Amino acid sequence: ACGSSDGTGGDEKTIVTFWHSMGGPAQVALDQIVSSYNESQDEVQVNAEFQGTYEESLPKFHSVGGTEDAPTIIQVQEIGSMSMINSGNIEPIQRFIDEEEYDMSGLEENITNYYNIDGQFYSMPFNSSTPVMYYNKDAFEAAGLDPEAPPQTYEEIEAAGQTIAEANDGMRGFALQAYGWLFEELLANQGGHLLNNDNGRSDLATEVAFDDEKGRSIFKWVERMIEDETFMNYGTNSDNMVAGFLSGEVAMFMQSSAQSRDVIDNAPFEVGVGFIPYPEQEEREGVVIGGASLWMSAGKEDAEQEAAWDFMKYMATPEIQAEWHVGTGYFAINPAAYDEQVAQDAYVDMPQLQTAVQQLQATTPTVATQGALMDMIPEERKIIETALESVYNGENADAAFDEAVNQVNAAIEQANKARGN
Ligand SMILES: O=P(O)(O)OC[C@H](O)CO
Repeated sequence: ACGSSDGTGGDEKTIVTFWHSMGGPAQVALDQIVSSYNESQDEVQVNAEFQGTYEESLPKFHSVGGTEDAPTIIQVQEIGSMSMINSGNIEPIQRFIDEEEYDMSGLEENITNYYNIDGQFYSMPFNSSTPVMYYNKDAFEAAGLDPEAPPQTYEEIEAAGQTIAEANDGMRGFALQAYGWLFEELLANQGGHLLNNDNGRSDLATEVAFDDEKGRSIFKWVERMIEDETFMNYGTNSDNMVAGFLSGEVAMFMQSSAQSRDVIDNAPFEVGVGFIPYPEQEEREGVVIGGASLWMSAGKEDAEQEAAWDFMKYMATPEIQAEWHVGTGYFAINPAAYDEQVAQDAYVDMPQLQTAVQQLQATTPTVATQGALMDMIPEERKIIETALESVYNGENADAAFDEAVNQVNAAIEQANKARGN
């Protein structure tokens, strides 16, 4: 079979090509896991290939999907799920689950809730994350704030930001990357839906559901912090934001738990990790699963697909998930991993790794926290990002928010029309 063996003769191995988007410490951790899989058996050789960011690799997949150039497995960010299903070029993993009655119930419920679409698993969860709030404990202490009690609400963040700015020369309070994912998470955390029709899960979404006070509150919060000069603007650039936090330019920021090791390992001060905030007039509902899952190409030889499935199962084992969790800050999709010695040992030095897990486990399972499904969500993110950036650059928050709502509605209409709905 073309492309499915290494052609070295003798005991030919089945080759699995695995496209991923893990850079930095996560790439190191991933390469190690792939090597250990390859060494653990003689029949399958997984070749892991970095294909750029999630945003870069998905269009690459679509351009080769269904051809022999398609990888066996591709890692796709959560919001790429509908576009993968609609492509027709994937083999739903439900087929393999059914064939061997593989038990998915051992995996974290919040995670399987996200990936269970109409009772089917199309992809295998692997690297799941949610945002957390990182904060500089030393700066909290210097400002007379309790480093063990990070602010919980927007209002508490504003107040802490003011105290920190006064006590730490030149330091700003809070940074929010203009990143649509963070907006979606802040919305869900106060019980807000992104899209109508139950976040696009009971029926195809026809308009936004965030055009209310919950959605608006995020823009207004940022505007207040800009006005009192406690907000630090890094635009859409996450690397600059992390660098700014590490160099003491800003005391708090929100980002994926996947950044945990990077931040903890590189900070010259004590890093605190807290839950993401909510407005004081709302209740905390929790977070939506982010990160990515593993998709299998349709149309590959049976042996290659079976090999890919074997590798996916390996990736979900408690041992591997424990290693992955402590090496990055991603969740263990298999919660048995948290009891593994490697996780228990890591928590002694880095108790911060446990915050994301606690935040996920404290999440109320609702439509809001199950997250939205629609193939146009990547576009929604871009619209929100442009709108947030305009607020960072001085635009009125209400005006920017209203404009974003209109634009996302237009994009939803367009997407539905293109599909003939
Ligand atoms: O950076 P990650 O892997 O935590 O993913 C964040 C978002 O969920 C991607 O859509």
